[in-house]
Amino acid sequence: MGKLKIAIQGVPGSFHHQVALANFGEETDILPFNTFELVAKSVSTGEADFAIMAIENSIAGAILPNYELIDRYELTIRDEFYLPIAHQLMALPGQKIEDIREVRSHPMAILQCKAFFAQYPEIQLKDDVDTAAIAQQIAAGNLTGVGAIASRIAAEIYSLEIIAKDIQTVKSNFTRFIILQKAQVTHDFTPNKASIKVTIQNIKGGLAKLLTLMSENGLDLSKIQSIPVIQKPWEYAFFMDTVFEDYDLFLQTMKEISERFGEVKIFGEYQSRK
Ligand SMILES: O=C(O)C(=O)C[C@]1(C(=O)O)C=C[C@@H](O)C=C1
Repeated sequence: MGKLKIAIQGVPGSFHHQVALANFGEETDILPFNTFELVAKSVSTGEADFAIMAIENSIAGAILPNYELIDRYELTIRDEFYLPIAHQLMALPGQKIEDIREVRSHPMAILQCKAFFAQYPEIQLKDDVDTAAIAQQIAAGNLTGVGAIASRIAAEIYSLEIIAKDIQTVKSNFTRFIILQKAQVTHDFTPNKASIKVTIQNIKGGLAKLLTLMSENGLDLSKIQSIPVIQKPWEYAFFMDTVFEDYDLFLQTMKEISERFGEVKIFGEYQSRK
């Protein structure tokens, strides 16, 4: 059997790459992509066996477009992974913070460091594809005056110097990643967490009643996010993550929700890693 192919957004040294190594070890083929859309597509076409996708961060919040990608490409969530995230400001060796005119990084990384850069209004912040890719570009192009926000590992790989450490707004910062595959997962364990989408018919008090049913059946809601139903302006579907002890009761509740409230799509049943 050949090596597993793991799709990630980013290059070596990116946070996605770190999650790929932690989950699947060193003996895989990493397929790097510039966008989450291409990551999702690669799993749906079978080019990659699995994908790693950031879904939410404890400072910056949800990456909403990624929910839509999982839905549209019909992907299955097989697992989750929480990575502690520490951001470093890095540049060519010898550069000082006064020399930096522009800092580039992944938009989620920039959002996590807003408070730090509020002290340096003269530094321009620019969204780019990936944290580590910028570190790579600075090194390859010998770019002065440009900084990257990326991990300590990226600074080591691309031989950059860290000029400000741990610049995320709060020290304790986590990104939750999900591991995706195309086919349904057959598990050899009993799941205690699920990610679902419910498209609720617009009935009065519908969401309140649905949440009450979940709570009465022991389904603890760990996340809820509304996303627009694009075919029907101003109607919303709800993405929810729920944690439970009784798997059979979870399945029964899903059936009841689909009968009483609207369509239910289960994106994945897995084990909570929190
Ligand atoms: O740019 C990277 O290194 C990534 O892996 C992307 C990403 C993200 O998409 O949120 C991953 C973790 C951090 O929250 C910042 C950026």
